[in-house]
Amino acid sequence: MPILDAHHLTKTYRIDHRDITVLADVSLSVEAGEFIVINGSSGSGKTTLLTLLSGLDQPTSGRVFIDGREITTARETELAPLRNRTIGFVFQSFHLVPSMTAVENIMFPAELSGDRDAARRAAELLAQVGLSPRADNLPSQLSGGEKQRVALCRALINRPKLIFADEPTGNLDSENGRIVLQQLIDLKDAHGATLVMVTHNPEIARTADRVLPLKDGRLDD
Ligand SMILES: Nc1ncnc2c1ncn2[C@@H]1O[C@H](COP(=O)(O)OP(=O)(O)OP(=O)(O)O)[C@@H](O)[C@H]1O
Repeated sequence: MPILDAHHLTKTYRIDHRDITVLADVSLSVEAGEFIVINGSSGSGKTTLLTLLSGLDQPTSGRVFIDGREITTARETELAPLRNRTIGFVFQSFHLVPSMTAVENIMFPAELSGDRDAARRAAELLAQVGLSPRADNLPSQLSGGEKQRVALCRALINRPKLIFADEPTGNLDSENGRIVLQQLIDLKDAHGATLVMVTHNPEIARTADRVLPLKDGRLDD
C-alpha cells in the first residue's frame, strides 16, 4: 500500500465570478521510503499541491489517502493528530516560536502528543545536526541555516512516516542549503521516512528517487 495516494486532484479558486484552476486532475502515488521532488516554474501549483497532499487545505475535487486513510473527508479532530504524529513539515521560512529556545521548539510537538522522552530525543536530534551547543539559544540568536536545522529536528521528533518540505533551502545560501538538505536526507533515512519536497533546484532534483514536474497545474507524464 502506498504511504501517499492522490486521485484526480483539482483546485479551483473563484475570483471576481471567474473560476481559476490552479491544479487540474493531478494523481500520484508514493511508496514508503521514497524521496520525491515536485518541481515546476513559479506559479505552476507546487505549493498548492503540497497543501492538499498534507491536508492543510481541501481540494475542490479528488481524494487524498495517507497510510490508507482518506484525509479529504476527515474531520479537523481526526486531522490534528495525523498532522502531529504521522506527518512532519519543513517550510521555506522556519516558523520557529521566537520565545522558545532551540531545544524547546524541537520538544514542542512531542510534548503535545504526551511523549515523556521529549527532552532526551530533542537533545539527540540536536546532536545529530551538530547543534548541541545551541540548545538553549533563542531563534533570534541563530543563523538561517541553524534555524532550518532546528526546524528539521522539530519535524522529525515524532518519527513521522511522511515528511513534506516546501523549498526548505529556499532562504539559505547554497553552502547552507547543501548542509540542510544532506541532514534532511540523513534524518529521513535514519527514520525510514518518506520525503515529498517542493523545489525548483535542479541539483536537489537529481538526488531524488523520482521527480514529478508540474506545468500549469498538471503533472507532465
Ligand atoms: N488563495 C488563492 N487564491 C487565488 N489564487 C491562488 C491562491 N493561492 C494560490 N493561487 C494561485 O495559484 C497558482 C499556483 O500557486 P502556487 O503557490 O501553488 O505556485 P508555486 O508553483 O508554488 O509557485 P512558487 O514557485 O512561486 O512558490 C498561482 O497562479 C497563484 O497565484
